[in-house]
Amino acid sequence: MSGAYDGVRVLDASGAIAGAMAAMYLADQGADVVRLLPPGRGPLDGGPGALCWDRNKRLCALDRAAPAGAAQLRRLLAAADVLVVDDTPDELDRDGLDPDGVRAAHPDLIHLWLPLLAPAAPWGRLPADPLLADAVSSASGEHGSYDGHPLALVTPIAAYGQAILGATAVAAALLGRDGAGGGGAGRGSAGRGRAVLVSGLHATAAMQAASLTDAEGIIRASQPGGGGSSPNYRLYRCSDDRWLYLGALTEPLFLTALDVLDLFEVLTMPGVDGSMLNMLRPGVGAPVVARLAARFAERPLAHWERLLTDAGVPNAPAQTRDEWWAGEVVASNGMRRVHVHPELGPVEIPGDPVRLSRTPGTFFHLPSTQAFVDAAAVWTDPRPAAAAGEPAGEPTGEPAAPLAGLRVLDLGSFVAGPFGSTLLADYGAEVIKVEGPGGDPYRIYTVSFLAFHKGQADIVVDLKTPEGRETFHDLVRSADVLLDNVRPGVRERIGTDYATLAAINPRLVRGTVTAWGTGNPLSATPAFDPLLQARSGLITAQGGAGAPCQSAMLVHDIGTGSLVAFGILAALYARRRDGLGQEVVTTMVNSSVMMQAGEFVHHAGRPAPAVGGHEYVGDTAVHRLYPCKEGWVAVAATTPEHAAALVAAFGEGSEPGGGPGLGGGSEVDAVALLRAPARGPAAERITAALAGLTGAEAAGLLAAAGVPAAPVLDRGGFLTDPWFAAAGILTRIDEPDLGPCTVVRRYADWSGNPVEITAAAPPPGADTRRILAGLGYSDDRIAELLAAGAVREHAAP
Ligand SMILES: CC(C)(COP(=O)(O)OP(=O)(O)OC[C@H]1O[C@@H](n2cnc3c(N)ncnc32)[C@H](O)[C@@H]1OP(=O)(O)O)[C@@H](O)C(=O)NCCC(=O)NCCSC(=O)C(=O)O
Repeated sequence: MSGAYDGVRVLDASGAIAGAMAAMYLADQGADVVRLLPPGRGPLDGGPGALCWDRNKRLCALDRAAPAGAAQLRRLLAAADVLVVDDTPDELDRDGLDPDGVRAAHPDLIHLWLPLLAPAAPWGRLPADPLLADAVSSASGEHGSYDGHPLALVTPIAAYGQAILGATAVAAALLGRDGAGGGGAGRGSAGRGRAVLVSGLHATAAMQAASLTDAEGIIRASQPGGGGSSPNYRLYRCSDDRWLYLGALTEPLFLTALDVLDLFEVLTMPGVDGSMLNMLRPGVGAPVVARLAARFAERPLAHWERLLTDAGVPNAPAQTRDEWWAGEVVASNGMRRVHVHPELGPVEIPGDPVRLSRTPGTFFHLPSTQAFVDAAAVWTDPRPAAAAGEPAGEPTGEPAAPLAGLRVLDLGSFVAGPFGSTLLADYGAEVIKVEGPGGDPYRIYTVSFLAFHKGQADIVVDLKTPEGRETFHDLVRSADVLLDNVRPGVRERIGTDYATLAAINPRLVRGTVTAWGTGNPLSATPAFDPLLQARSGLITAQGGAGAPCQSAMLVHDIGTGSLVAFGILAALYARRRDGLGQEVVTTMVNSSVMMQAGEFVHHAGRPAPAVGGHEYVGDTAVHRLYPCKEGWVAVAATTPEHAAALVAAFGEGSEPGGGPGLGGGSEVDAVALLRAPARGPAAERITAALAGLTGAEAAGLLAAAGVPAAPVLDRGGFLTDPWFAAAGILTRIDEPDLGPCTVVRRYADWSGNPVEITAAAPPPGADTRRILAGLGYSDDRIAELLAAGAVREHAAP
């Protein structure tokens, strides 16, 4: 068995990054992926990143608009297990690839649709331009710049996030269709094909799930700022002008950092009152930041890096992408692969980010002219028994949730592991959070904790006691999956390493997340998301020649959690064949490479990836963010028609905003505008023309004139935007302590029976008794375990 998805056929009819990369994840795990390209399009016409996301695929030239091509497409659809598309709704309708139409003709097919913008929103028919998606999703508005205005993102993070979420949803849908492979209670479902929608807005909502969770009275950092939100968790400039990210996310870590900095006195500053969380209150954090900034400015980066690291405080230098790529951490994780391309010579591309111990999926080739095959010759042979294993059963009305019947144990903390369980719960699995007596330290961030644990069950088991461990082993026997993101060494200490667990339950799939992987100097050090942003070059690329700019999105936590969820689902699919589980390993390093996958492709002559500036608003005068009298607007003209429409809207005489117009009327060279710099005379004229409008008015007016445009929403705008409510991106949950909370509803929309999680996050030990009773433990036995402190339960108030 070489790959988990051996024999699974994927038709990749995508046009942009997200679809191609979702299919890549399946190809990496052995799926037979056929990528359709319009005739005349070369394998690398999609840019250097295609070397990564079209690897391990066969390429087919196919003209969907021509009768012969359309007939061939229909034949391929009938032979495929999965179709991946990422076009706009109009384009799908035109080509007969809309979910309803395709599913009606091919009820067993999984239709994965990855539009950048959610089709239900008014901007669903806008072009798939990251500038627009980042604007409406609040990614730009919340990406703090140093003077508080929105930033255009230079890395297509939404598309990368969407790709791995999409792959994960397909992986769940395949299990739902083909059965998850018997063994425990109620495995599999009678599900057949599905239509699954994962938009770029699902991805940005995932990466902002913590900040989009909202409850009355919740305090958030008042000024995001380009360097980070609070004194304990932000960038500081050192005396050698290099930047260091201080990642003291918890109070104990912050106290240690203050010790290193000899700055305990900040705890007595006004409003701090000895509590780190108070520094999030308006006006309280800024003077503390100033004190820490002054201290960091006294010594060079290496000095602080050494002291903080020796004291166990997570920290990282802001590096360039090149430094990260060339360093030993990326290499030791197998993420820098060198291949000889038949046309380009040596190329470097990201490696496999998810490693399955038993089914590694070893096949590897790059997209080149040699990867083309004739569409007529594809899938003409009888269907392989891809779905061998448990029979899918006949459809019985609406299919069950894709992962119904699967039990997942999550021993992780913070976000990078738990987001994997968040996804598995979203797809219908039963998730049990297993906490030690100390509990998950992330619980101090109450709303964020809710975001990643809603609807889960909770048991407290002390794995450092013999009875606790014995009880835990019984729990492991009942489970399909276990995952965590603890530090290296912890697993062996508490007996949760794969070798120990596999001896107890050979069917178990174990997901293992670490920060830095093994065998490199960082392996033993703790990590949080922004440290990866700093080391990987993400924030240096965004800041350009200016100060580095942190993303407020949990790019790597969500990336890593999604990667491990995908690997787990692939391993469950492989388990259907022989009933055996395996270990799935991924790292935050792997995620940091995949979340800049295209940027990390290297070959001779490749154009340099985009670089921002710490006040970066876009790349041309007609493709950038503009301030309005209230709010901002994203203008995304990329064709001569768009530019001409912009001139018509704002040319001399029209002046809809009451401003001076572009000037020159018909004399304005629309095509030249497409190349006009983002800051210059043309941009100034557009700024003046928009100055009399609000962001929403400007967006409406431009869109009506035929210029792609959207309002730039901030967090508040996103939370209250009626279209997001209509698109079902958010929902409400009643939390016993916090009251009604707004939360991100789910990370994929499904045809048929979607899971609707309405329960809050559990307190520690909320389900201890129920879970143990389910394992067959008597009341007396449970009482003994409680008395011995081997397990704990939540005392009802
Ligand atoms: C996230 C961490 C910094 C958290 O560090 P810690 O709080 O110190 O936890 P550790 O993982 O190191 O270890 C957990 C400790 O709890 C103990 N432990 C755990 N479970 C149990 C049970 N059930 N019973 C008894 N003891 C237990 C375990 O033995 C360890 O103690 P000892 O035996 O005494 O050692 C680290 O786990 C880490 O770097 N993980 C890898 C990277 C990662 O996932 N980072 C979080 C990203 S999320 C993020 O960035 C964000 O939230 O933002």
